[in-house]
Amino acid sequence: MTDVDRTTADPAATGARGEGLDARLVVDRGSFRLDVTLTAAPGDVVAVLGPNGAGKTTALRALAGLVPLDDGHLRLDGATLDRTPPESRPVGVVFQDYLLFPHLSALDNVAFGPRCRGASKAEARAIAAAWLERMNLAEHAGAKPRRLSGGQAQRVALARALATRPRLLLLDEPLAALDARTRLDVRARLRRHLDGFEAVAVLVTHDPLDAMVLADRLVVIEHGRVVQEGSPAEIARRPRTDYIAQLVGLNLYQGRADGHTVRLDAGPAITTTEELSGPVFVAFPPGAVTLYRDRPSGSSARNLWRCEIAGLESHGDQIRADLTGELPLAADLTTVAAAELGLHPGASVWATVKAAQTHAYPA
Ligand SMILES: Nc1ncnc2c1ncn2[C@@H]1O[C@H](COP(=O)(O)OP(=O)(O)OP(=O)(O)O)[C@@H](O)[C@H]1O
Repeated sequence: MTDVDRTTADPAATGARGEGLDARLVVDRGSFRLDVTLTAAPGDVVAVLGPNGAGKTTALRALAGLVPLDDGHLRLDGATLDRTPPESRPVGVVFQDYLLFPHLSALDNVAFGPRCRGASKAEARAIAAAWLERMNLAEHAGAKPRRLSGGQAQRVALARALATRPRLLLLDEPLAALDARTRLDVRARLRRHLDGFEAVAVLVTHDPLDAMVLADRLVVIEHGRVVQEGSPAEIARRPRTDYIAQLVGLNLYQGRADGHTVRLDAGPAITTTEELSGPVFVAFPPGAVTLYRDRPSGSSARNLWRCEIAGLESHGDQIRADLTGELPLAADLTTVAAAELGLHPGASVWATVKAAQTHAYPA
């Protein structure tokens, strides 16, 4: 399942006069090759999402100019940047651990960017003060980074990147360094700042929630390639790889449709409400699965499979059962239901899914 899903991609691309980002990033690193195309119009927030080792950081570093391109191109607002050194690119970067200068105050950290781009000390400090004000950090202007909370340090890093008025803002796992509680608050604030940002923002993350909340468009990469791109809703609804299906919490299968029946490439058939023909995906959430110890007689479900419990784990206030057998699948049930059914690894069960709870779409 490596075909790029271009049919669902937002045709955002670059603006009418070549504004925005237009890049094909090719980087060779021994046995690993990154080859991804990224386009975005000014105002777009694009999240690059992928598993460990997919090439997200390499892509971000290539955009920043920290890794040279072996092939492809990089244009920003019509200007070719392939050979422009990092410090001369109109690009602002917020690194995962913020990389604030420990010996400088928040104000001087933010003033650093404008100063490097030729502003006088007074000008740079005035610009920095205005950014700190915008970020609600005015009272921390004199504080050194070690006195700032994680969320404050993140905003200083964001202010530092924005103070140079970049045409491309890069964010590397922007919330990874924060604890769960701070994350919620910082994620919401960051979303507001990105909403107000008029140029292109690209963020790299392996957290689907960060990607869905912060970005207008997701580009999913696996093994150095784009495997799917589109709006968060589109991707959540129509995942096209096992990694994405897992990310959005769906069971996903590939097969061939003939009317309401989809014969799976590996396994049984699934009855769906959609009427399709040819290669398709079928997806359904683990919550749509009902488990029985004995073969249900009165059930109206057309989809009935004999399975075995491979594993059980807590999943929020639910139990997630991992099933093997006729159809490998994940099923969610309440703790009470799991206890009543006497589920344990190795137990054999019957699994049903109503056709109405499946979703089939062309592959
Ligand atoms: N400096 C390097 N030299 C050689 N190979 C590298 C180098 N940096 C990264 N790689 C390889 O490139 C591939 C992509 O790595 P990259 O760090 O871009 O992935 P990632 O998606 O950011 O992963 P993670 O989420 O784990 O940070 C990996 O196979 C990695 O081993």
